[in-house]
Amino acid sequence: MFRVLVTDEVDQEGVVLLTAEPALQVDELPTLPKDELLRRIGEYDAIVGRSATRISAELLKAGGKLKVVGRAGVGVDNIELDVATSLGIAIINAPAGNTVAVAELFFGTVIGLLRQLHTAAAAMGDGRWDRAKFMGRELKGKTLGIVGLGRIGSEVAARAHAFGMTVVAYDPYIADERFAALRVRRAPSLDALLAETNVLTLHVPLTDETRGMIGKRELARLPARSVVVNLARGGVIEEAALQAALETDQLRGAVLDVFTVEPLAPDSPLRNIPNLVLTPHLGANTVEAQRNVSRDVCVAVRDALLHNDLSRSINVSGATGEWSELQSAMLLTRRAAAVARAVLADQGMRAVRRVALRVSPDLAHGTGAMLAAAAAGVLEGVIETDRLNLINARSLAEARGLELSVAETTELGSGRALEVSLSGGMQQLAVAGVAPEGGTPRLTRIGSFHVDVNPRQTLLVLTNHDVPGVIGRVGTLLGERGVNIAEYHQARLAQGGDALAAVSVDGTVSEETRKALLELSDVRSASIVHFRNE
Ligand SMILES: NC(=O)c1ccc[n+]([C@@H]2O[C@H](COP(=O)([O-])OP(=O)(O)OC[C@H]3O[C@@H](n4cnc5c(N)ncnc54)[C@H](O)[C@@H]3O)[C@@H](O)[C@H]2O)c1
Ligand SMILES: O=C(O)CC[C@@H](O)C(=O)O
Repeated sequence: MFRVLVTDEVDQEGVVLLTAEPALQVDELPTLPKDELLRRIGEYDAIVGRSATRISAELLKAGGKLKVVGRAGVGVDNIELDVATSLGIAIINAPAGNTVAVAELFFGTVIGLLRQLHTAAAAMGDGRWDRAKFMGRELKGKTLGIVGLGRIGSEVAARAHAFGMTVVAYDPYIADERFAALRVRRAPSLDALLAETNVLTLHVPLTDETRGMIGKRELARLPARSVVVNLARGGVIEEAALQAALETDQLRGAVLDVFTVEPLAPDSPLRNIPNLVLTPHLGANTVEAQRNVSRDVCVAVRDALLHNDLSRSINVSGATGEWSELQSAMLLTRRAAAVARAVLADQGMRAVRRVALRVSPDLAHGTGAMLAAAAAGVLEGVIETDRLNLINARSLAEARGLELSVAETTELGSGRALEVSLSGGMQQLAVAGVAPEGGTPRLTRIGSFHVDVNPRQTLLVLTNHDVPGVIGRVGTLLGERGVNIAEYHQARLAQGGDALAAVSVDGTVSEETRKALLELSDVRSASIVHFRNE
């Protein structure tokens, strides 16, 4: 049974998908004060919320059972991502569901500002009939400057054409083809964009690069009497600089839906600027958007908890396509790495320095997730495993100085083949296998020895002299100790030379049995690999 805390008034459309699951116990609570949430978070396996709840490092650390944080929305700037990743907590957002809501709010607020709708409506409420005072401006013929041509920026651009605007955008991370498809002219720099913009709109995430990207200097580059709109995140625009530009009439007006500190203080000076339209972070506040994001995030949180499906987790990198299709490859990668680590450890090499993964072209789409699986295989049994998973394995490995690399190769053949090679000092061992989609993964090579065995439950890897009777002696010893053999694959390089046995057995094998195996004549080494259940 997993316990899920749903907070911040996440729409019911998604919440019912969680409550319908017998294996999930869902508590719906309003946005909790920080200290109360901190006290209660330890009870939960997952938390689902919107932007009102800050997922701080302190909260993540206090969430001893926490596996998933779901964000019903796009922005994850309220979540300490690095800390979540290092703790192995999946972060899942709902990136697309509120795009249209924000794009529509842009036009609603800008037209409202240009036509002074909010003051005209207030004047009507006061019993007045002022027409001359409310002379407006049109969008037609104006140049819209978009910073950030992602989902929302693109929807704004598409609608701006219908208003007869010229659309220019600055986004160094978007390809020319996308600009062309959207009929948007690319500005070579932010400064170039600002110089020709009448209506500036920001649709970037809050990052180290975008924090404060529009300040006094940038506002001064806009043509006189331009309009500035921020529906993205507080902090992208310097509020004091914006206030000054509005108060000196350098700008015609501005719209802010987001603020450096939310909620905006009741006595904030921003509240008293007549040509500034303020909304209380309403970008995503439509019935449609809230349904969309709630459904998207709740489905993904459910699948992460119940089916270990991390494909929607933004802190597991490098897997495109169906997660289920990669399951067998990730499992085999992790187990191949664990086999290589155990065998090398028994040969005296405990400190792995390099992990090199090679995959056949038909697995190239999953290399990021598979590399994480390889790192997890190397680390399990070496570090505390409760928290080790595909989310934190790479960062934990890198923090221990392991070099991780991945390459696509045709040398392994096709048929979803992979090889994990571990090295350190002068020693190196490669373990290879094949992972049919939906089928049983098989190890096909350990070092130079060709084997064919399913790495399930426990694998014994024995090396011996290729002489008659060894298989019988090993089988008898294991039988006497109640160890049931599922598969026994004996491989040798040349008759009478070195041989290796890969023996898949049920249950676990004790250290004492390993020592007894080592005492059998002609057995040179014996490694036991207990695979974790995943
Ligand atoms: N007001 C609201 O309620 C509300 C609702 C939804 C989203 N948002 C905000 O809007 C932002 C954008 O949402 P989206 O869905 O379009 O995200 P997105 O990821 O699809 O688009 C963001 C774009 O910004 C670009 N970008 C990043 N850094 C940049 C930089 N330094 N200069 C120029 N461009 C840069 C990226 O390349 C990307 O194309 C979100 O990050 C969120 O903070 C606000
Ligand atoms: O309504 C909210 O939770 C804010 C949503 C919005 O800012 C987002 O990033 O998706």
